[in-house]
Amino acid sequence: MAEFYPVFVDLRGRSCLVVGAGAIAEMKVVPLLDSGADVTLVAPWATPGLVAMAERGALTWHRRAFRDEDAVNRFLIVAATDDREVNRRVFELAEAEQRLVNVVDDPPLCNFIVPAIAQSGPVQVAVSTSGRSPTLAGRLRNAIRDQFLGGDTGILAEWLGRWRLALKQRLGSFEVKRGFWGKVLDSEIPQLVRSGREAEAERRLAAMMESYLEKV
Ligand SMILES: C[C@@]1(CC(=O)O)c2cc3[nH]c(cc4nc(cc5[nH]c(cc(n2)[C@H]1CCC(=O)O)[C@@](C)(CC(=O)O)[C@@H]5CCC(=O)O)C(CC(=O)O)=C4CCC(=O)O)c(CCC(=O)O)c3CC(=O)O
Ligand SMILES: NC(=O)C1=CN([C@@H]2O[C@H](COP(=O)(O)OP(=O)(O)OC[C@H]3O[C@@H](n4cnc5c(N)ncnc54)[C@H](O)[C@@H]3O)[C@@H](O)[C@H]2O)C=CC1
Repeated sequence: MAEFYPVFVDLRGRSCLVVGAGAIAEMKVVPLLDSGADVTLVAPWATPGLVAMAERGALTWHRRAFRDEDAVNRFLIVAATDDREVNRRVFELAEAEQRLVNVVDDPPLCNFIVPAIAQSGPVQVAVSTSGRSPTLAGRLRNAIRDQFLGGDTGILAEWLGRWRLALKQRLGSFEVKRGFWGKVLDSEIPQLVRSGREAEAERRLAAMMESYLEKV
């Protein structure tokens, strides 16, 4: 059974707390910053990488031990200290406020877990084993990345996204849209976009839309 509900969360500008600043914390901080989160770090010492992030203003570092009030009003909290009691305290405070919380080495103290990610532009594939084997999650991620997520997949998604918006009104109902975009993806158009022949892809798309709309 998969115990977790998979979602993609918009963290831009959201206040996120990371307690502890060792190697494991750094691994969790990087994707938070990449997602535009407003990260506060609390720890007596930090890795050189995290110190550098604090120095260039990418995050706020409070150089001290965790205090209860640090957990107030956070959207998401990660506890990554080497002190189980501190981690447990962070979890209890977060749960009491029904916040998203992840204690890195303690699955029962997580109401969310972090997947292994493969990315190409706006396309992200997230792999979880529901905590059974992070190494397997990483391997599957590598296989998906190598087989399906070259840079041109991101380019294709951006191109489809632009045309999907542009043609939204003309295509009308949900059923028509679904049929049309399925047909586009089954055609030679994706390969044209992937190989940089966008003008040709646009001509085919326009022609396909005209003939499709005549039939429905
Ligand atoms: C439940 C979860 C909670 C969470 O952390 O969110 C969790 C928990 C734990 N991880 C542990 C260990 C390791 N974690 C990794 C790696 C990753 N761990 C990640 C996620 C998760 N790890 C969540 C579940 C994900 C899922 O559903 O599959 C990844 C995907 C994302 C990330 O962490 O950012 C990233 C790999 C992706 C990549 O390659 O990018 C490696 C391997 C390595 O580092 O190469 C090892 C050593 C090998 C081993 O032990 O298996 C331990 C034991 C600690 C100890 O014994 O000390 C626990 C605690 C426990 O299981 O009890
Ligand atoms: N190193 C590894 O490969 C893995 C480690 N873990 C676990 O993750 C945890 C963190 O690991 P590392 O990053 O390697 O640890 P670390 O020892 O490098 O870093 C610990 C961090 O916690 C901070 N800290 C300690 N007490 C604190 C307090 N009261 N308030 C705020 N911050 C405090 C320290 O200042 C430091 O920044 C450990 O419990 C470890 O068992 C989990 C998976 C893999």
